[in-house]
Amino acid sequence: MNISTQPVVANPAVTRRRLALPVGLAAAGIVLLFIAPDVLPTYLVNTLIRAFLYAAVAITVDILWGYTGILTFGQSAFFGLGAYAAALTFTHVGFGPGTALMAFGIAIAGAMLVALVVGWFAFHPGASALYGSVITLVLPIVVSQLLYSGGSFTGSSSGLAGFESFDLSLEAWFRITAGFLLVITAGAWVFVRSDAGRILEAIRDNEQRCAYLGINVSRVKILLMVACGAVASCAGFLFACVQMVVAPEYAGFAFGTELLMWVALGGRGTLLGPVIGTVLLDSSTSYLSGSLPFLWKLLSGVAFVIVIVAMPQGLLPALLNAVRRWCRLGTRRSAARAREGALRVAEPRPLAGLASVGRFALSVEDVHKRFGSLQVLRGIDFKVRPNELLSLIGPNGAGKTTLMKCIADGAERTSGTIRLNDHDILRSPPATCVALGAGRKFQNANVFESLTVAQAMRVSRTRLEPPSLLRRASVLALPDAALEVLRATGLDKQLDVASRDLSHGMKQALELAMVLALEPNVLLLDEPTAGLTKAERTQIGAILLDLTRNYALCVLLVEHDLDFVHEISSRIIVLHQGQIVLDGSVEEVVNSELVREVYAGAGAPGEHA
Ligand SMILES: Nc1ncnc2c1ncn2[C@@H]1O[C@H](COP(=O)(O)OP(=O)(O)OP(=O)(O)O)[C@@H](O)[C@H]1O
Repeated sequence: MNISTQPVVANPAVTRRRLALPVGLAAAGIVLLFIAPDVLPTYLVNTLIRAFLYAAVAITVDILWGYTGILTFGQSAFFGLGAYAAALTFTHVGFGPGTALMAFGIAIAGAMLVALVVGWFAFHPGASALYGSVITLVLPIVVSQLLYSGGSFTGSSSGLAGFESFDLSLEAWFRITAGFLLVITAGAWVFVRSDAGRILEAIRDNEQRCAYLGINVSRVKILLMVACGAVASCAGFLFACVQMVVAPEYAGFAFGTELLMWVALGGRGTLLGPVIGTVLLDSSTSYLSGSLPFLWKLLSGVAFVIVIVAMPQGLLPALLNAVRRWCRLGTRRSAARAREGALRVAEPRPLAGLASVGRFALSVEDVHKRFGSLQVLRGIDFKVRPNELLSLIGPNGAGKTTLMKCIADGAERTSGTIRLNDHDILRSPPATCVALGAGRKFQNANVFESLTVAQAMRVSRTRLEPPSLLRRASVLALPDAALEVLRATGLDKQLDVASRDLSHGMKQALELAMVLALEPNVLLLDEPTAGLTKAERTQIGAILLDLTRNYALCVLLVEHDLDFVHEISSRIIVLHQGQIVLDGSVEEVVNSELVREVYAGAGAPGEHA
């Protein structure tokens, strides 16, 4: 990648390589659809029909778990809902084109509604990751128990069988289910490689960073849950139509766990791994469970443990890595990736959506913060203008980081008012504070470890440039300030490097560039030079001065390095025991006896104020 103001034309070699997989899949699909059902034995065709439908559900598990990090046991419940929507309608209302359409509508709408409710409970703002997993674990248990207790209506433990369905041959069902799996796989493949799909990986890597980049993580997860629920339900509907038998086990917890095992064995976060894993394991189970009923369970359990211990990423990634090493494709691939696109300067869109920009970029009025009985901030009052670099200093535990949190997240403070550009942040979450102009850089470099520099920068632009669900843009538009940080630190030459491979200083710079990509006008920096070398510190200082002077930024800087603070600040606030003890110019603070006493731990501030 290079920096340019002109869009680049896609490299044909790269385009060819990108198309290789979908073209290969399409060819395999054609073989499956038109040849396989005529040449394979009937039993295998029957087994594969079921495996294809299970594989489609496994893809939804992979998207939720492998790509987004949501450990879900609940996809079986949606499969069961779809299957029972068909079985109940055909049993109690009768079969016909109209009722089939109605059953399909019920399957999809019902699953989406359940997913919406479950998704909200699991992922509402404030819900922990564990809470989400527990809810998805409870869902199949509740659904299967409801089916068990449904009496003759649901068929209880025997389920429903013998209802009328579409009069199609086995070959036709094979082609329909294989086509369904291909469409779902291709759709998922396009989505996870798109710019929107990249957000899933960002959420898996670092949910907190996503929220502070203005991404509504809860909404993304709920929407994903709804879409994945609909696909799983569709697979269940087809399953009931083909098999003409349903049972509560198909909606149960055991099936939900089995789906996780297939995804883990195939290789989560790969799409194809779970498909291959599910098809192979489910078909072999059909063959071997009859002849080796107990031994087969034991063998598959042992295989699962071995793969998880020896190849935690699953079989497909392990296999691909071995092939890549053998063919020495790795280096060529990264060279090809390096030519994928370009950076350009974005049209500035400062504070889009805000009615007016006030005289003060930030105003903090009588802010208090308590943790239980511990009073951490007491009546904090100050205002900052654009073009001001205000440093917040004070001994350890003075409340500096807590104050930064209160400015970037409306839910943090106990009382008081905070305004960003004349807008009261009220109790707004971080994503809303970002929209009001705040950009927060954390104390420790808070980046997306598995994303490359370019990918991380693209994710940072999500709020201002909604990403495509289908495509990956070859040109990345960034505001001047972010580009300057990338250039000054040399990150523009490392756009294809994964963040985890960057040095600590580079990670700090990357996080700063990501925050600047939000086009904030209130920049909150918590110890940006922590752990940096002297040279890196000087470089960051120069960048901050430049940002304050040339981009009308209001910078609020928490720092322990007093020399650094003296060099770059336009004003300094000294915090001690949760109170402002001095708010003045650099000279005033440098010459203050009170500040010396505070740092020496001599006397409480109230004694001198
Ligand atoms: N989540 C929390 N629960 C309880 N107490 C907390 C919590 N977070 C911070 N505190 C307490 O609040 C006080 C202020 O902490 P804070 O991190 O804001 O200080 P600081 O000035 O940033 O310190 P440092 O310079 O060491 O980072 C400390 O006494 C800390 O122990």
